[in-house]
Amino acid sequence: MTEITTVKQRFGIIGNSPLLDRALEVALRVAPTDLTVLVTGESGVGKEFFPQVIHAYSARKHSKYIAVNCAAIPEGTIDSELFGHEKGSFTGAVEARKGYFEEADGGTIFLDEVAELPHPTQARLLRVLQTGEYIRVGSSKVQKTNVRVVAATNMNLQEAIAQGRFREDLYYRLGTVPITVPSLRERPEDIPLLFRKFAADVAVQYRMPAVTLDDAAREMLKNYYWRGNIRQLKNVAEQISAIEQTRVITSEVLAKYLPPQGGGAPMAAGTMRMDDTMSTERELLYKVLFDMRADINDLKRMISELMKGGVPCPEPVRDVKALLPTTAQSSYVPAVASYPQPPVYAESEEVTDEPPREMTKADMQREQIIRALRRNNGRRREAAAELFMSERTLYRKIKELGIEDNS
Ligand SMILES: Nc1ncnc2c1ncn2[C@@H]1O[C@H](COP(=O)(O)OP(=O)(O)OP(=O)(O)O)[C@@H](O)[C@H]1O
Repeated sequence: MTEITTVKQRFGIIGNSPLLDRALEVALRVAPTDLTVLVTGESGVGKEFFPQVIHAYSARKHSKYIAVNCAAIPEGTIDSELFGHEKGSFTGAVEARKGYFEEADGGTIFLDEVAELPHPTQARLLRVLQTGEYIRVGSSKVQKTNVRVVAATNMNLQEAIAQGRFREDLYYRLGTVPITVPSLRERPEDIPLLFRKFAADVAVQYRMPAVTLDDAAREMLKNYYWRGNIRQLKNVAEQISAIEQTRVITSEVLAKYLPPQGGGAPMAAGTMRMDDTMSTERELLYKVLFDMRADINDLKRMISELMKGGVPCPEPVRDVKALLPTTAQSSYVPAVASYPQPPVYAESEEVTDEPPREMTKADMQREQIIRALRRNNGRRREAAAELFMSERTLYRKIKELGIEDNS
């Protein structure tokens, strides 16, 4: 057995494509050194495996491995989280605290979504990479640490540099060894293997037979443009396994779970992406309108029931399609809900065919974010993943769009 096969088995990494093998090979070669590694690749390609492999195959393997999602930490506290702080250095700093660079002394730090680091933190990071020195927030004492850094990003750092959002010197310092993880589109041969693995995982978890694909469905899966990469494929495999009664999946069934690629059927819930093509925005608008109308109709119904002195009792919709604007009806395929119980909408005569003209993209985004947060009980990480955006971007949008977030 080759070393790469062993690594794949140990970490549960599925795939045989030469590009994936090449990336793993670089990780193994560089692991025993102390070189800084920058892992790049689109969102959902499996970048998180690489720092783990590098740590496990390095001399640091018995010391700490700390993974930090830079996008998830608010800008105001990130310096303190990474480099620690002294007592009283800011409101709420009731005690001195070690940062991750101090905690991980002798080990490895994985800085995920490194492009999201604010400028002052980028400067501190550059210093610790160059000299091993850092200063706790509120202190003037220079401290030393011996940490190996592996960073990852799904952003185009060249673009971020050109826009002045990322320091060029830090980019070169971080990317001493670059590793590019291929997108799923670059390794279609791995798609059926991954699907089988995710379907098998669900089957074991819920003690049911695993779903399989017929030939046409397998081809459809391989030819699909996996914008969300393996994360999206996993999501689809899990939805199908959980929702479909039949265990052999045909291309007709599969099609319901694949968001349209340039018009056509509405997107399956939970697999949407913001800022996409016009047609996707239109579908998004329909979906938001559809949800909003259902909410309004529910409210109207409850109010009228209350006024009549009765108990509100929403009736199931007999013809969901009829609630959609006429332009969307021809392409309507019953959407697959990512939540276990699809919502039941009240039927109402108040529903009109015309979408309101004044709804802006910001309104749509606000609605989508609110709904994603609600669906995920306020958990930003899950909501952000569902919306295909980083937690930091979600955080920013929550502020920008004036969304009240009680999470
Ligand atoms: N080769 C693979 N074999 C099995 N599972 C995989 C593979 N690659 C990725 N996954 C799974 O896909 C999901 C997404 O992977 P991961 O979180 O590493 O993506 P990422 O590249 O770090 O994305 P992001 O940039 O959005 O953080 C995880 O659940 C991971 O376990």
